[in-house]
Amino acid sequence: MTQKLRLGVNIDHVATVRNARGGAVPDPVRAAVMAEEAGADGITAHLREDRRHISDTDIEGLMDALKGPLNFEMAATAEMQAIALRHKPHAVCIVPEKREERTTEGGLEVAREENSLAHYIAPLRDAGCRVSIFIAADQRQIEAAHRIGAEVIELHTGAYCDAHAEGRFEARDEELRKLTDMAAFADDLGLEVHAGHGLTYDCVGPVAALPQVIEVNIGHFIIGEAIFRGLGPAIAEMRRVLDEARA
Ligand SMILES: CC(=O)[C@@H](O)[C@H](O)COP(=O)(O)O
Ligand SMILES: NCC(=O)COP(=O)(O)O
Repeated sequence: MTQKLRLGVNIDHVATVRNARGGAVPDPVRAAVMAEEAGADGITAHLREDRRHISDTDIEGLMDALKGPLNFEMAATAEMQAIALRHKPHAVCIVPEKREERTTEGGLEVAREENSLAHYIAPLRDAGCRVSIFIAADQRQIEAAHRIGAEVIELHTGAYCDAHAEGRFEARDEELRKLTDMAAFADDLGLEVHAGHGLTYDCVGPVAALPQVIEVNIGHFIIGEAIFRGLGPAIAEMRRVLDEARA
């Protein structure tokens, strides 16, 4: 039987709205607690180096308020490692970050940085965090993630979602083929496979149907949809779509 798919809700863009005006509202910690109550299996938050959305105080608030796991996304810097080691979240997901990008553009370059990343993640693993690598559907990078001792990979679904949204269906199907092959490849290596970035009700189905994917992390779309439906109903509908794809 296919394992139930976990839904991680990313609350970064509640903070984006708050930061548009400064001040304290809307509060991403409140959104995270509501998301848990609405059935999220975990909460994801990305503390960017430039603090454009989530803040250090948000991470403290999440660690205090959450009943379930926090997946803490961060770049592989000394500053972020120290923050992760202070809070010891359930999971740390290492993501590539460029100051000038609008959103996370690709997967982490692991193959070229294998030695330094192996040393970087060792203390995080020793502290009890599950280490995940946000990665493109690329065999070379997945092999490198396995060699450095990561337990989890999260496949970047952005190119697949963009091609779907733009009606480039051949390109979308090619991206889905890569995700399908690489989810199976990573699973064979013993890596836990997650997926995320840009997923919507419209395009999540084929990714959710991949039996090796055991968690999806979805943020921007759910927070946007919450404007129209409310956060709880937006999450409940995502849960319904995931369950239908998995059935
Ligand atoms: C790594 C990832 O996919 C998310 O954390 C996403 O990056 C958050 O949103 P921004 O990329 O807009 O900061
Ligand atoms: N790691 C992906 C994530 O947390 C959510 O990405 P998005 O749905 O906000 O694009």
